[in-house]
Amino acid sequence: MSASRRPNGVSKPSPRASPNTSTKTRSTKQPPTISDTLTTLLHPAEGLLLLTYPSLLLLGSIFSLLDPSARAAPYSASLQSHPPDMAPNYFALKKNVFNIWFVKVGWFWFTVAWAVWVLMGMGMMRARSRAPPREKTKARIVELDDDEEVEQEAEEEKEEKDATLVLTPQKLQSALRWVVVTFWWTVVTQWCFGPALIDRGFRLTGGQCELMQSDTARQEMGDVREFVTATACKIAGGKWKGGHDISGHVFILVLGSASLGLEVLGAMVNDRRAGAEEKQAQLGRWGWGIVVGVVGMSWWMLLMTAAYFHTWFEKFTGLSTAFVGIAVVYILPRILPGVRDILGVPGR
Ligand SMILES: CCCCCCCCCCCCCCCC(=O)SCCNC(=O)CCNC(=O)[C@H](O)C(C)(C)COP(=O)(O)O
Ligand SMILES: Nc1ncnc2c1ncn2[C@@H]1O[C@H](COP(=O)(O)O)[C@@H](OP(=O)(O)O)[C@H]1O
Repeated sequence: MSASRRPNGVSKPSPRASPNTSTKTRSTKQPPTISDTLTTLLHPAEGLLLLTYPSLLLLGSIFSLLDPSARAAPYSASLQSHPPDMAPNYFALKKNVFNIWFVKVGWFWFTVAWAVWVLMGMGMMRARSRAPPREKTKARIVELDDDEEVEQEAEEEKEEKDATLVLTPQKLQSALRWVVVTFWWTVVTQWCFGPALIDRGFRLTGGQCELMQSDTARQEMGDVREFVTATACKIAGGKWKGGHDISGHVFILVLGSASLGLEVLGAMVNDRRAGAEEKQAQLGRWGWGIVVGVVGMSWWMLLMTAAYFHTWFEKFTGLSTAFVGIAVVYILPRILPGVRDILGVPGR
């Protein structure tokens, strides 16, 4: 394996060496192993990010089995939660402020974070990776007088601002990936040429809306004891009962935060152009702040959903449905060149 020296003396694989070289070297002698294939598809850091999701779900579910207050509280399958007056803690309440202001309008937050990242984080990374390496810059600054130093800083600042506004193919492809991911979120949770996939799945598996509370509404409905969407059912005071209800919370939290995470992480680990290793410390502060905030909050809420809401199987189907979207947008382009030409791969 060829290697290049970093300024700090640490050996680093050369841009083309890993992971592809190991696969090529092997392929002349023996077929690539599963691990070779996986590392060609995903950088280990990206794999680790995706592994976080089943781990969080597992952790939350195990916590709820071990936590005495969660075990003591009865669980209502029709509410998909513990009844509010017996909830083991604040996060087990549907009305908790993070659920109302973050998850219930989650796509808004993911979109804002994505837009900030594309405009500020990604733009600045591109500008900085074109700038001279830090060591050289430092050496030059020693020779410059104060005025020149200020001038140079102003120039660098201007370059960063310009990069925010420039429309690059990478930014366009990231926006296109957002469109596809948003399309998947829409058809699964909001509308799919009629009821969303979650609602259709629920109905197909024998679920229906039962009007329990309102006599008037029940009379108005007559013999038709069902509405076609969970929202319409709940608004009418009914209970969405019987079928398999994919966890919408698990779905939206995994899809939104994993795609956002892969955008940023991918740009950090896959970009092998000269000077690119400098960029981790150089991302725009806004880009970083909002992405870390939104992903962090998603992880916390996912843990809470895992601990206090839904059954194991509903959480598993929420995770799988989100991973289908992630696979199409982030894995498929690495396998099919035609798809790669359109959607691109973050950082490549
Ligand atoms: C690079 C991309 C650039 C794109 C354009 C940039 C514009 C930035 C400006 C910001 C505008 C934001 C526009 C976002 C559009 C929206 O999505 S707004 C809608 C917000 N609504 C939601 O997020 C609803 C989320 N909720 C659900 O999906 C469901 O409620 C649920 C959580 C899955 C489950 O619901 P239950 O009732 O609990 O079952
Ligand atoms: N982390 C969380 N915090 C609060 N409520 C949650 C939650 N995860 C799921 N829920 C609630 O559990 C129910 C099922 O969620 P979902 O199917 O979206 O995963 C929803 O109730 P409501 O629809 O009555 O608000 C949702 O608000």
